[in-house]
Amino acid sequence: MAINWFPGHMHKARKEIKKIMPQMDLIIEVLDARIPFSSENPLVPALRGHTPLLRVLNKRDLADPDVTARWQPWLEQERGVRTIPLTHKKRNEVLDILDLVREMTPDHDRQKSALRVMILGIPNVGKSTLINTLAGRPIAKTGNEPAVTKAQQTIKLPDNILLYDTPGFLWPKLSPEACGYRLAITGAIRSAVLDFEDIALFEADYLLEAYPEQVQARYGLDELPADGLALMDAIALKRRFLGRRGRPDLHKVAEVLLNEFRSGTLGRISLETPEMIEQEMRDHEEQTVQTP
Ligand SMILES: Nc1nc2c(ncn2[C@@H]2O[C@H](COP(=O)(O)OP(=O)(O)OP(=O)(O)O)[C@@H](O)[C@H]2O)c(=O)[nH]1
Repeated sequence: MAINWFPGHMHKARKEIKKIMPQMDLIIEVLDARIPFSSENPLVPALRGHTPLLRVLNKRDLADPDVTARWQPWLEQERGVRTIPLTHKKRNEVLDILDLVREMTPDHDRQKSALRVMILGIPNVGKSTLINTLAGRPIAKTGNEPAVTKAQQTIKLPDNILLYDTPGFLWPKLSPEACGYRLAITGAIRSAVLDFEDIALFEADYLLEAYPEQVQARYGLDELPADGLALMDAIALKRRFLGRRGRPDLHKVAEVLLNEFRSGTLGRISLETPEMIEQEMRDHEEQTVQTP
């Protein structure tokens, strides 16, 4: 897997965050509810110290609700961490953040000074949409492409909250290796970084294992294919995505699999569970120990 996807501005962002994080009263990290582990910024646990952390599980409308419910206690095991699942489609859910922020900072007197809150999140996670709803006016640019937010800005929210917005190109989690694929499936990492068909193959393998009935129903398959590649072939046949000499056009299948996942057409799907991540981390540690 290609590893050099950190552009220079990410190093700058890291420096900036390191500088201003200690001045914050609270941190809001916007996670993708479909990949709460992979979408975490590893800098946050490393740098936050005792600052309370609110983890927003955004895009919950696209995630498997049972899995999201399992993630909440797992993520809250860390000291000073609370979680809230939400979707931008429900304004009242977004505004509940303000109540939680209040609960998490009981000792701060807002008559005396503004509550300084830093908000961060990987590209395309829905940070700008969230900020605009919280502010009640369009401030942050939104878009379907990663890294629309470029420069840092400060936004005044009701209740004397000062929100420090950070650029969306933060450190993506690269290990275990599967994290990169999951980030790519959700669209957080541009597809050009990893091979497009490889990303879809990773998705196809996972769907077969975790959501076989959903896949079978969506693509009208009589039988469950043996593996991801067989699933891609079967979709090509069903949809008549055939190239030269009647070969399956895997690029087109990849497009369908990724688009239908991202739009929610495939149903509410989570790409990782706490149990999976624990296993992957154990495997990763073993590999690291074995490799001198
Ligand atoms: N389904 C769904 N889509 C959402 C939700 N929140 C945001 N989106 C969509 O996700 C895409 C990215 O949203 P943005 O708010 O621009 O994301 P961002 O994190 O600010 O992105 P950067 O500017 O790259 O940092 C947009 O197409 C939003 O409409 C949500 O709760 N559910």
